[in-house]
Amino acid sequence: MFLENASKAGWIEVICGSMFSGKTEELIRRLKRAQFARQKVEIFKPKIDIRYSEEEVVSHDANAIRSTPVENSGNILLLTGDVDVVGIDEAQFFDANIVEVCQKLANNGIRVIVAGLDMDFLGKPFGPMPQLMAIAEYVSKVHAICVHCGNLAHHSHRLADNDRLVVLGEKDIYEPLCRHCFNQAKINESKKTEPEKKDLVFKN
Ligand SMILES: Nc1ncnc2c1ncn2[C@@H]1O[C@H](COP(=O)(O)OP(=O)(O)O)[C@@H](O)[C@H]1O
Ligand SMILES: Cc1cn([C@H]2C[C@H](O)[C@@H](COP(=O)(O)O)O2)c(=O)[nH]c1=O
Ligand SMILES: [Zn+2]
Repeated sequence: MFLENASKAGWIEVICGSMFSGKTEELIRRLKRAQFARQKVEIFKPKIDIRYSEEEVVSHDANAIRSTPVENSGNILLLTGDVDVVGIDEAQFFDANIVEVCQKLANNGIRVIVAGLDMDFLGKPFGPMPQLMAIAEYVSKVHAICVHCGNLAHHSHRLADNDRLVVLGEKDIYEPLCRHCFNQAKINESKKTEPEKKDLVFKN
């Protein structure tokens, strides 16, 4: 589907989905293929995401590729002078300007591959992801497996009782759920008493 040697270069690909859906694995797969094709590849991630490694993009299965953590999206333009392919992970955490940055890169002949959460823990569109999906030539939605019923999951359900948008974490705080199990979990949570909710925070 994605030609490493397309004659007219410069486009945007988005890989989206819930946590544990394989976004990072798919990003790494595409970037490594570009490297096999001897293309110059640069990978960026927001500085706040240092869960597994400061200098690498790492999947939940420990696949890794070297990356540059950046403070804001503007820094990406400064660091992509002579590249063929730009990879961006955890795009949901970037500022709104990431959309313009991706447009500029693609217009300048660069293949841009962006991975990120399309929905937050409430099931709401996350940060700049909707805009990125709208302007991209190619959008791939990948799915995790619902840990409650085994169906395809597209929600990242937060187990801790915390209302902040950004709470970094793994399986200790999040579980991938399908639509029906997510809705049921929300109903169960709404029935919990305050002491029960506090107990949830303590456990996580
Ligand atoms: N419930 C699950 N469904 C699917 N994959 C899971 C699940 N729990 C753990 N995994 C692991 O997560 C890997 C995907 O990790 P990763 O690419 O980092 O996902 P993402 O970037 O979307 O969070 C899978 O290959 C699998 O080994
Ligand atoms: C749903 C949701 C997630 N996060 C955090 C949790 C993780 O640190 C990352 C997502 O990582 P992944 O590579 O997609 O597994 O985002 C958050 O801060 N807020 C949320 O609503
Ligand atoms: Zn389910």
